[in-house]
Amino acid sequence: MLTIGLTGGIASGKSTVARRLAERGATVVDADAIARALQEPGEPGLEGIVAEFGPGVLTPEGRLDRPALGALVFADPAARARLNAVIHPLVRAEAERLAAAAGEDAVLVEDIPLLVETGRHDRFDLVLVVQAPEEERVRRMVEDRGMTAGDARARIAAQATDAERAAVATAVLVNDGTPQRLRERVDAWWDAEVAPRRRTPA
Ligand SMILES: CC(C)(COP(=O)(O)OP(=O)(O)OC[C@H]1O[C@@H](n2cnc3c(N)ncnc32)[C@H](O)[C@@H]1O)[C@@H](O)C(=O)NCCC(=O)NCCS
Ligand SMILES: Nc1ncnc2c1ncn2[C@@H]1O[C@H](COP(=O)(O)OP(=O)(O)OP(=O)(O)O)[C@@H](O)[C@H]1O
Repeated sequence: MLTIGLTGGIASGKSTVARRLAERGATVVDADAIARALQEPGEPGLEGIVAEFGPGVLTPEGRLDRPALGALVFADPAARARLNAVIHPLVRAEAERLAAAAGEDAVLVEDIPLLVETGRHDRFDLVLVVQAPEEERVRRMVEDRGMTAGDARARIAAQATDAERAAVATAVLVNDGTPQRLRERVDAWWDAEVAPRRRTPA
């Protein structure tokens, strides 16, 4: 198995890269998607969050009130650390389960927004970092996700910097053009770094 840790700041283009890697044949494990699944009613992530933060972070229907919890944790590093302590061990266990199921011949990509922050980059054969201009990322969060510019910047401030991520990267993909251009950069990287390491069929 070849293991690839994929990361980048919020709204940098990680999911776009992950989709292209899947099209090229990778098995993708998405930490954000795992976290969301664990936050469904009855799941251990949501139970842990309610135990830590109280029922005020639930909607009247008993679901996680994501904007409410987001407002809390992106304004307060201590609250964020408490959330991370609840969620990250659960996400890691599920990611390990999915990785183990991928099979020996797999090219396994784990899309982990906080790969560098959690110090997990050492566990991968390759670390692929996506970078996009900060103003472009803020614009996407404001225009596509309805955040205020202040909320968008608070999220960026809650994460490692591009320089910190680049310091542990085996490759950096710069997403400063069209999505098609980004896919071409993914393909060039795959052809140079991944394809030669794959076992060719007998
Ligand atoms: C606080 C929550 C409820 C806000 O939900 P919301 O729907 O607004 O955001 P969403 O989950 O789609 O996350 C969007 C992006 O925010 C960033 N982000 C999320 N959680 C964190 C965090 N704890 N620290 C820094 N950045 C984070 C990531 O770049 C992520 O891709 C949610 O982000 C959450 O539960 N976070 C804890 C889980 C986590 O750490 N996920 C990231 C990696 S596993
Ligand atoms: N080069 C680009 N040009 C225009 N739009 C883009 C480009 N790259 C990505 N996008 C758009 O920007 C948004 C963020 O991209 P994507 O979801 O791939 O980022 P992400 O890093 O996975 O984000 P998050 O950290 O929030 O999960 C998406 O709506 C995507 O379609």
